[in-house]
Amino acid sequence: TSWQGSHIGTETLRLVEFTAFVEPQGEQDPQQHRFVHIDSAPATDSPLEMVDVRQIYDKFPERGGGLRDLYDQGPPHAFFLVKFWADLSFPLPEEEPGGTGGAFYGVSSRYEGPRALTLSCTSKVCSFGKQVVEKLETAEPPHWEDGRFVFCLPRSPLCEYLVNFIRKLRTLPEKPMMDSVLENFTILQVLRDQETQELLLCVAFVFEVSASERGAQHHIYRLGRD
Ligand SMILES: CCCCCCc1cccc(Nc2cccc(F)c2C(=O)O)c1
Repeated sequence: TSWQGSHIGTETLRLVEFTAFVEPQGEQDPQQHRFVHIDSAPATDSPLEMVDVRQIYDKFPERGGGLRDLYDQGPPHAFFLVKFWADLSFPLPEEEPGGTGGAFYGVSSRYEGPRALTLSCTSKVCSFGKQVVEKLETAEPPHWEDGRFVFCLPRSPLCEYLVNFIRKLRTLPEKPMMDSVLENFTILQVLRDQETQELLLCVAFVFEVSASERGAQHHIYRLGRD
Protein backbone atom coordinates (compact mmCIF):
# COMPACT_ATOMS: atom_id res chain seq x y z
CA THR A 1 0.00 0.00 0.00
CA SER A 2 1.70 3.14 -1.20
CA TRP A 3 0.34 5.40 1.58
CA GLN A 4 2.85 3.60 3.79
CA GLY A 5 5.51 5.81 2.28
CA SER A 6 8.83 5.17 3.91
CA HIS A 7 7.56 4.72 7.46
CA ILE A 8 7.60 1.78 9.80
CA GLY A 9 3.93 1.23 10.53
CA THR A 10 0.39 0.37 9.55
CA GLU A 11 -2.95 2.19 9.73
CA THR A 12 -3.14 1.18 13.40
CA LEU A 13 0.35 1.97 14.68
CA ARG A 14 3.34 3.88 13.30
CA LEU A 15 6.86 4.28 14.70
CA VAL A 16 7.69 7.98 14.89
CA GLU A 17 10.90 8.00 16.90
CA PHE A 18 13.48 5.46 18.02
CA THR A 19 16.82 6.21 19.71
CA ALA A 20 19.35 4.06 21.54
CA PHE A 21 21.82 6.26 23.35
CA VAL A 22 24.38 6.64 26.12
CA GLU A 23 24.66 9.66 28.45
CA PRO A 24 27.80 10.11 30.53
CA GLN A 25 26.58 11.08 34.00
CA GLY A 26 28.00 13.50 36.50
CA GLU A 27 29.52 15.67 33.80
CA GLN A 28 28.43 19.27 33.54
CA ASP A 29 27.05 18.94 30.01
CA PRO A 30 25.73 15.36 29.61
CA GLN A 31 25.76 15.20 25.81
CA GLN A 32 23.59 12.29 24.67
CA HIS A 33 25.44 10.06 22.19
CA ARG A 34 23.11 8.20 19.79
CA PHE A 35 24.10 4.67 18.71
CA VAL A 36 21.11 4.33 16.40
CA HIS A 37 18.30 6.72 15.60
CA ILE A 38 15.12 6.77 13.55
CA ASP A 39 12.95 9.89 13.44
CA SER A 40 9.75 10.64 11.64
CA ALA A 41 11.37 12.77 8.95
CA PRO A 42 12.04 10.03 6.38
CA ALA A 43 14.69 10.74 3.77
CA THR A 44 12.26 10.22 0.90
CA ASP A 45 8.59 9.31 0.65
CA SER A 46 9.20 6.54 -1.88
CA PRO A 47 7.70 3.14 -1.11
CA LEU A 48 9.91 0.81 0.90
CA GLU A 49 11.99 -1.90 -0.77
CA MET A 50 11.04 -5.45 0.22
CA VAL A 51 13.18 -8.23 1.69
CA ASP A 52 11.91 -11.83 1.68
CA VAL A 53 11.37 -12.77 5.33
CA ARG A 54 12.64 -16.31 4.65
CA GLN A 55 16.11 -14.85 4.10
CA ILE A 56 16.34 -13.85 7.76
CA TYR A 57 14.49 -16.76 9.44
CA ASP A 58 17.82 -18.22 10.57
CA LYS A 59 18.85 -14.99 12.34
CA PHE A 60 15.95 -15.34 14.78
CA PRO A 61 14.45 -18.15 16.85
CA GLU A 62 12.62 -20.46 14.45
CA ARG A 63 9.92 -22.01 16.58
CA GLY A 64 7.95 -20.98 19.66
CA GLY A 65 7.20 -17.38 18.85
CA GLY A 66 9.97 -17.16 16.29
CA LEU A 67 9.87 -14.95 13.22
CA ARG A 68 8.35 -17.69 11.01
CA ASP A 69 5.45 -18.34 13.41
CA LEU A 70 4.87 -14.61 13.82
CA TYR A 71 4.81 -14.06 10.06
CA ASP A 72 2.48 -17.06 9.57
CA GLN A 73 0.06 -15.39 12.00
CA GLY A 74 0.53 -11.98 10.31
CA PRO A 75 -0.63 -9.48 9.29
CA PRO A 76 2.24 -9.38 6.75
CA HIS A 77 2.07 -5.59 6.21
CA ALA A 78 3.04 -5.12 9.88
CA PHE A 79 6.51 -6.68 9.37
CA PHE A 80 9.63 -4.57 8.79
CA LEU A 81 13.39 -4.98 8.68
CA VAL A 82 15.72 -2.18 9.81
CA LYS A 83 19.41 -2.27 8.94
CA PHE A 84 21.28 -0.05 11.37
CA TRP A 85 24.81 1.26 10.94
CA ALA A 86 25.46 1.97 14.60
CA ASP A 87 27.69 4.84 15.67
CA LEU A 88 29.84 3.36 18.44
CA SER A 89 32.46 6.11 18.38
CA PHE A 90 31.57 7.95 21.57
CA PRO A 91 33.97 9.35 24.15
CA LEU A 92 33.41 7.89 27.59
CA PRO A 93 35.12 8.86 30.80
CA GLU A 94 37.62 6.23 31.93
CA GLU A 95 35.37 3.57 33.42
CA GLU A 96 36.20 1.40 36.37
CA PRO A 97 36.46 -2.18 35.07
CA GLY A 98 33.01 -3.81 34.79
CA GLY A 99 31.14 -0.60 35.65
CA THR A 100 29.37 1.59 33.11
CA GLY A 101 31.39 4.54 34.41
CA GLY A 102 28.19 6.12 35.66
CA ALA A 103 26.94 6.43 32.09
CA PHE A 104 23.23 5.84 31.37
CA TYR A 105 22.51 3.55 28.42
CA GLY A 106 18.88 3.75 27.24
CA VAL A 107 16.32 3.36 24.47
CA SER A 108 13.57 5.89 23.84
CA SER A 109 10.76 5.14 21.39
CA ARG A 110 7.50 6.75 20.38
CA TYR A 111 4.56 5.44 18.32
CA GLU A 112 1.27 6.94 17.18
CA GLY A 113 -2.11 5.71 16.00
CA PRO A 114 -5.81 6.47 15.71
CA ARG A 115 -6.84 4.10 18.53
CA ALA A 116 -6.21 4.32 22.26
CA LEU A 117 -4.94 0.94 23.41
CA THR A 118 -2.49 -0.55 25.89
CA LEU A 119 0.68 -1.01 23.87
CA SER A 120 2.96 -3.85 24.91
CA CYS A 121 6.46 -4.17 23.49
CA THR A 122 8.57 -7.34 23.57
CA SER A 123 12.23 -7.02 22.59
CA LYS A 124 14.52 -10.02 22.07
CA VAL A 125 18.27 -10.07 21.51
CA CYS A 126 19.32 -13.04 19.39
CA SER A 127 22.88 -14.33 19.11
CA PHE A 128 23.53 -16.90 16.39
CA GLY A 129 19.74 -17.14 15.99
CA LYS A 130 19.20 -18.06 19.63
CA GLN A 131 17.38 -15.77 22.07
CA VAL A 132 19.71 -14.50 24.79
CA VAL A 133 17.72 -11.67 26.40
CA GLU A 134 14.06 -10.68 26.38
CA LYS A 135 12.47 -7.46 27.66
CA LEU A 136 8.73 -6.94 28.09
CA GLU A 137 7.42 -3.39 28.48
CA THR A 138 4.09 -1.58 28.46
CA ALA A 139 3.94 1.94 27.10
CA GLU A 140 2.58 4.79 29.21
CA PRO A 141 -1.15 5.37 28.59
CA PRO A 142 -1.27 7.24 25.26
CA HIS A 143 -1.89 10.99 25.15
CA TRP A 144 -4.03 12.70 22.47
CA GLU A 145 -2.02 15.08 20.32
CA ASP A 146 -2.96 16.72 16.99
CA GLY A 147 -5.66 14.21 16.11
CA ARG A 148 -3.98 10.96 17.08
CA PHE A 149 -2.83 9.01 20.12
CA VAL A 150 0.88 9.05 20.99
CA PHE A 151 2.48 6.11 22.82
CA CYS A 152 5.76 6.79 24.65
CA LEU A 153 8.39 4.40 25.98
CA PRO A 154 10.92 6.96 27.23
CA ARG A 155 14.45 6.19 28.43
CA SER A 156 14.11 2.46 28.94
CA PRO A 157 17.41 1.34 30.50
CA LEU A 158 19.48 -0.93 28.26
CA CYS A 159 19.93 -4.39 29.78
CA GLU A 160 23.28 -5.48 31.21
CA TYR A 161 23.86 -7.83 28.28
CA LEU A 162 23.62 -5.02 25.72
CA VAL A 163 25.70 -2.55 27.76
CA ASN A 164 28.48 -5.13 28.01
CA PHE A 165 28.07 -6.17 24.38
CA ILE A 166 28.47 -2.55 23.19
CA ARG A 167 31.42 -1.89 25.49
CA LYS A 168 33.24 -5.03 24.33
CA LEU A 169 32.40 -4.40 20.67
CA ARG A 170 34.00 -0.98 20.83
CA THR A 171 37.31 -2.43 21.95
CA LEU A 172 37.76 -4.30 18.63
CA PRO A 173 40.45 -2.54 16.57
CA GLU A 174 38.76 -2.57 13.18
CA LYS A 175 35.30 -2.07 11.66
CA PRO A 176 35.40 -5.38 9.69
CA MET A 177 35.89 -7.26 12.96
CA MET A 178 32.98 -5.45 14.61
CA ASP A 179 30.81 -6.12 11.53
CA SER A 180 31.60 -9.83 11.63
CA VAL A 181 30.56 -9.98 15.31
CA LEU A 182 27.38 -8.09 14.39
CA GLU A 183 26.52 -10.61 11.62
CA ASN A 184 25.36 -12.93 14.39
CA PHE A 185 23.60 -10.28 16.46
CA THR A 186 19.97 -9.38 15.82
CA ILE A 187 17.06 -7.85 17.71
CA LEU A 188 13.36 -8.59 17.21
CA GLN A 189 10.69 -6.23 18.53
CA VAL A 190 7.00 -7.17 18.61
CA LEU A 191 4.33 -4.60 19.50
CA ARG A 192 0.87 -5.83 20.48
CA ASP A 193 -2.45 -4.52 21.74
CA GLN A 194 -2.15 -5.86 25.29
CA GLU A 195 -5.92 -6.48 25.63
CA THR A 196 -6.45 -8.35 22.35
CA GLN A 197 -2.84 -9.57 21.83
CA GLU A 198 -3.28 -8.40 18.22
CA LEU A 199 0.15 -7.99 16.57
CA LEU A 200 0.46 -4.34 15.58
CA LEU A 201 4.09 -4.13 14.49
CA CYS A 202 7.06 -6.51 14.18
CA VAL A 203 10.48 -4.99 13.53
CA ALA A 204 13.60 -7.09 12.91
CA PHE A 205 16.90 -5.25 13.43
CA VAL A 206 20.25 -6.16 11.88
CA PHE A 207 23.44 -4.20 12.44
CA GLU A 208 26.76 -3.00 11.13
CA VAL A 209 29.04 -0.38 12.58
CA SER A 210 28.91 2.98 10.82
CA ALA A 211 32.08 4.17 9.11
CA SER A 212 33.90 6.68 11.27
CA GLU A 213 32.59 10.26 11.18
CA ARG A 214 29.47 9.17 9.27
CA GLY A 215 27.30 8.92 12.38
CA ALA A 216 24.43 6.49 12.73
CA GLN A 217 22.57 5.50 9.54
CA HIS A 218 19.65 3.20 8.82
CA HIS A 219 17.65 1.66 5.97
CA ILE A 220 14.06 0.43 6.33
CA TYR A 221 12.57 -2.51 4.34
CA ARG A 222 9.18 -4.20 4.25
CA LEU A 223 9.30 -7.93 5.01
CA GLY A 224 7.39 -10.02 2.45
CA ARG A 225 7.03 -13.65 1.40
CA ASP A 226 5.98 -14.45 -2.17
C1 LIG B 1 25.52 -2.49 18.31
C2 LIG B 1 24.52 -1.44 18.74
C3 LIG B 1 23.33 -2.07 19.39
C4 LIG B 1 22.23 -1.02 19.64
C5 LIG B 1 20.97 -1.73 20.13
C6 LIG B 1 19.79 -0.80 19.99
C7 LIG B 1 18.52 -1.47 20.41
C8 LIG B 1 17.49 -1.63 19.47
C9 LIG B 1 16.30 -2.22 19.86
C10 LIG B 1 16.10 -2.66 21.17
C11 LIG B 1 17.13 -2.52 22.10
N1 LIG B 1 16.99 -2.97 23.40
C12 LIG B 1 16.75 -4.27 23.77
C13 LIG B 1 16.51 -5.27 22.82
C14 LIG B 1 16.26 -6.56 23.26
C15 LIG B 1 16.26 -6.89 24.61
C16 LIG B 1 16.51 -5.88 25.53
F1 LIG B 1 16.51 -6.20 26.84
C17 LIG B 1 16.76 -4.58 25.13
C18 LIG B 1 17.04 -3.51 26.13
O1 LIG B 1 17.54 -3.81 27.22
O2 LIG B 1 16.77 -2.33 25.81
C19 LIG B 1 18.34 -1.92 21.71
